[in-house]
Amino acid sequence: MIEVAGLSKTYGDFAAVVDSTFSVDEGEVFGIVGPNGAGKTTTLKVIAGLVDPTDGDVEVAGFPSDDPEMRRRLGFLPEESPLYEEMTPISYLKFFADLYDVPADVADERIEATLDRLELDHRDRRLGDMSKGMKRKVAIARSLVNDPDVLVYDEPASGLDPVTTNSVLEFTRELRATGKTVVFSAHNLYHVESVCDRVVVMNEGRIVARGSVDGIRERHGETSYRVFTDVAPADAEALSDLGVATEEVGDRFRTAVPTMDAVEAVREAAAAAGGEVVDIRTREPSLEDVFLDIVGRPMPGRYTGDVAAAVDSEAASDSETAGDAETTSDSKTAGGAGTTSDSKTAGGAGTTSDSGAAE
Ligand SMILES: Nc1ncnc2c1ncn2[C@@H]1O[C@H](COP(=O)(O)OP(=O)(O)OP(=O)(O)O)[C@@H](O)[C@H]1O
Repeated sequence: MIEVAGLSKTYGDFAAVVDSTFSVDEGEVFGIVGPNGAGKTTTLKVIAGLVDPTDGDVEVAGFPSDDPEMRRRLGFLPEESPLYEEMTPISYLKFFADLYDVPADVADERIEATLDRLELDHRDRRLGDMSKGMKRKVAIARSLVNDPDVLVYDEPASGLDPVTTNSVLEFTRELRATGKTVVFSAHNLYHVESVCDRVVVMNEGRIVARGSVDGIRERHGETSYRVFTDVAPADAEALSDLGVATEEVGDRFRTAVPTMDAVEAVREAAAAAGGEVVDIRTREPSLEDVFLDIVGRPMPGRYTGDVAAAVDSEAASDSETAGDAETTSDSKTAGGAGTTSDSKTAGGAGTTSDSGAAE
């Protein structure tokens, strides 16, 4: 549905986007993720026909991005949505529907349905008096007045409160369910992870990773293990040579290790101290870890106080660190021990289905 081939955009001497190639399938939600200045907005604006590329080709639904027909089929949500402050949502949306020659009765029905779905209250309020979240919803509704096949959203949920963020992300999922194609940018990885079928990671104008979120995680991230023992492992020096460190967590000791060989070393060290391994948990890399690996710095704007934080704190109730991507449901067996329903254990350690919880 969207073909981007060899796209480059320079401003003077500065290369904002360099030789970018990707395609977005019909009915897909596609994410462009990257730090500030990576070239996400520039890429989206070229797709939407708002910025001319310096080099390369972009096609949307078979039309080049400067073709007026392409614009009829596309809805664009800019990062900042300037709205006409004196208008109400309804008058504003009708105004845009009119620009697209949408018949009035069709426009009325479409606008009401979209605002109902987005749960926008106070529809007779001036836009200038609306909250940021309400304005964002109106801007999203504006992107849909012409019933486009393709939606290009720049940071659709950035800076919104958790409830509104959730509602926008859920809405994006619904757009996919109705057959729309959505490409959106985000610097918050939770937004990407929770919604996108595939992503490209951009850094300094270039695509540095691509694929499904899980695929990127597999290719670029490394699984690590957390070994829980009932005593502090002996020979701390040897363990620290392996690059691992032990922490006391409640009445147990947790040693984070990168390999199964190191797991064995911890097991031996625990035995030498007269104890044993009671649990081993697999820690899958989060997209955040992977991003750090690829780009060499953490995601900017991984702000707390939004859905990400809520999810993290939920995870924290089942693991010791908020923000961890530690998994129990599909964690791998270590040491061939019997497994339990929710987490798998090693070395015959008799752990239960919620093993490792609340350390
Ligand atoms: N009109 C312009 N003139 C000059 N430089 C520009 C222009 N537009 C963008 N740039 C530069 O191009 C680079 C990429 O900008 P872009 O807005 O595409 O990044 P982004 O990934 O969307 O960043 P952010 O997450 O901060 O919005 C930045 O260094 C930006 O300063």
